Amino acid sequence: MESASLDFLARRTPKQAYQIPDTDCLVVPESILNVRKDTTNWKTVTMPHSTVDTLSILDEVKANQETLRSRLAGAISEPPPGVAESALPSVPLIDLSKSFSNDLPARQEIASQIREACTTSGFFQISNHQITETAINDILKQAEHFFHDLTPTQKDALHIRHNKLFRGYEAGADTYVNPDDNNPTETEIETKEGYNFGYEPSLDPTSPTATSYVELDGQPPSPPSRCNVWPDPSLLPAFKPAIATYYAQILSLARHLFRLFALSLNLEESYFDALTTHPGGIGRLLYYPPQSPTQLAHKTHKLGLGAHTDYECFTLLLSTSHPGLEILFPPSELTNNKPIWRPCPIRPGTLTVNVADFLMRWTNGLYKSTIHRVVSRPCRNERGEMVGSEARYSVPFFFSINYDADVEPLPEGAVGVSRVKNLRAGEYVLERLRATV
Ligand SMILES: O=C(O)CCC(=O)C(=O)O
Ligand SMILES: [Fe+2]
Repeated sequence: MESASLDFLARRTPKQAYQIPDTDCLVVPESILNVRKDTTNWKTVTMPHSTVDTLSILDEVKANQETLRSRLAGAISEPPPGVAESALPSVPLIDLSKSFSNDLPARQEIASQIREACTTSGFFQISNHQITETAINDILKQAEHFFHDLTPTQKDALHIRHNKLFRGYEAGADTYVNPDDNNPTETEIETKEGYNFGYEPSLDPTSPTATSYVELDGQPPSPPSRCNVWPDPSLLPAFKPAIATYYAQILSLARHLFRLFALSLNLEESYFDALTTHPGGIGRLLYYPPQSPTQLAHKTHKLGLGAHTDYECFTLLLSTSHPGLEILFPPSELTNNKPIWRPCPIRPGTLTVNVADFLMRWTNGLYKSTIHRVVSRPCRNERGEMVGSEARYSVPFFFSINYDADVEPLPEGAVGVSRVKNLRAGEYVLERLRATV
């Protein structure tokens, strides 16, 4: 075995204070990248090419889990004594205004900010994104109605177990986004409740190829178990209209962002356009119930959603202004070489964007898919009394390319020689979803 030349890492933008040696930043499961990390000295070593050629999707999912496990090992939640919070990594804010202009250099400037974020933290927040306040308020209001106004029986009728594509309602113990958490005692069950929906032609009325949409498994959507499941309109009349309005806007923003991602990779701006004509776009309503001081007694935190990376190309996350989302930044000298959980900043009016695994593997690890989780933490009020955590609602939108598209490696000039097997996005995402139950 010899040292792998991770040439794509050499093109990274200059290191910031918190960053660590390049090889330690590698977040692609090593067996996927045809390299394996020696966990004692973090050296990367080449594996024979035959290994990657024969790696099945299931092997890849397994390798992903191993990498998740090793990256979580020894994680800390507080900076070491004497280290200021401000010295630690955070999530950059990118103002998208200029990205909507007709001026290519202005768009390129935003693209380079995106590249900087994607090659370092893998997370950024966006302002002036053109999603309307009405669309945002309405979908968050409908999330509240869904989780509080439907009875357990009405929610159960929409349960994901009736659906082959994980659409519909799920509660804390039904899925574990980190499969290692899927063996909880009663008190460790995740607190989240969710409702999942995906692309359907009626949600993308302006696309000429919307009706060509195929599902995660490559088949056209078909009722009753291979399509979206909507609550009865007589129970929640404004629900589907609010989802449809938000979906149309977020889809358009995701396509716009993909053009900026193309520019950020020094590709033609339209590079991904033909691949996102009827794309995978899974939306989720999530509710994390408040936790009382008693529920949080003696706990540093209660898990809302386990530590994970997302599966698709990138995620656009809307949430209420309640804390909970935490991001795992890689080890650095400042953290005594331990990975550290940092809260995602609360910046009202912004959306949070993070690179997900499919784009990470497609870019040969250049763009980082970063581990994150949602937790409820006890806190003190201004009188110093322990109070519980408030409820949090969020709406992630997981954006993929067309599930029927044959995925070619990205140009070598952009990301180096591809070291991953070509997979269709749908088959990859479906296998990741299957691992959560
Ligand atoms: O609820 C959140 O803030 C994050 C949700 C998330 O990470 C996910 O659903 O993948
Ligand atoms: Fe996530």
